[in-house]
Amino acid sequence: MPAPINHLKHRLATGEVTHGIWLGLADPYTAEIAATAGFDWLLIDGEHAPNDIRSLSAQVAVVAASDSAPIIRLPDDDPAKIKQALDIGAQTLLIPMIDSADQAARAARACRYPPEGFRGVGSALARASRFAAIPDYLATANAQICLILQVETRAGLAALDEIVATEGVDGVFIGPSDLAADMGHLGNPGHPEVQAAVLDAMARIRTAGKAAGVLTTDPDFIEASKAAGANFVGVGIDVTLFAQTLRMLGQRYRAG
Ligand SMILES: O=C(O)C(=O)C[C@H](O)[C@@H](O)CO
Repeated sequence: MPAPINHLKHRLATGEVTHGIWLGLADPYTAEIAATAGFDWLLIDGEHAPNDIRSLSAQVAVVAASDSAPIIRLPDDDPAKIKQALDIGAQTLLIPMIDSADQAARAARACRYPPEGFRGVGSALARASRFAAIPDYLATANAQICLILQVETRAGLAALDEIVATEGVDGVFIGPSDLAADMGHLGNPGHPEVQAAVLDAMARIRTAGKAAGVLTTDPDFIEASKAAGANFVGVGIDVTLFAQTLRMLGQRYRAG
């Protein structure tokens, strides 16, 4: 019995366009609600949301039980955090702030057991192997790992072709907010210079045969990104959807 098949990995590899949302509410109950919405994937944010390994684990479990694929975004490329995320059962990771091919290669190796990489072996304790109920997990896990790296600086864009070509990297996501900040347009990911850089990167990533990702809530830029090649498309964030809807309702019925 092998490691679970990572259908999202294989769908992205074919170039299929997939859509998902960011989960920042850091709770399995709201993650379970999001998992009823029918997205291809749900990204559990360990970078900007108040998640820890236990909350990540609980959210991975509820999303994995749905038709949406769970993804964990880690706060950085620390191999120890990669190991923990994989051990709790994530098979698709998003890792932020990748600026070089060396960094990309290290992250790719941190996701795989030897000899392809240096992921620590603890599957006997791990949800990933269903607590050793999957006897062939160690031998089959590497093939089901999907690693998507975030490029979100000018330095990263300068190294994009080498990062994309790195063995073990399944896709590259361009972070519009951080890229805008690095380009001198802090708080303005919709700036024409930023959007042009994102669209150019989408085309370059797809031309290289890898998944190309972006997150934007602008419907026009969603379509422009897909036209440029994006196939890992974040279209919303649970926190902002929740907050904006409540504020709109509150505004409508506020006393006085
Ligand atoms: O830089 C970006 O844009 C991203 O990486 C996505 C943000 O982190 C996300 O939290 C929305 O602001």
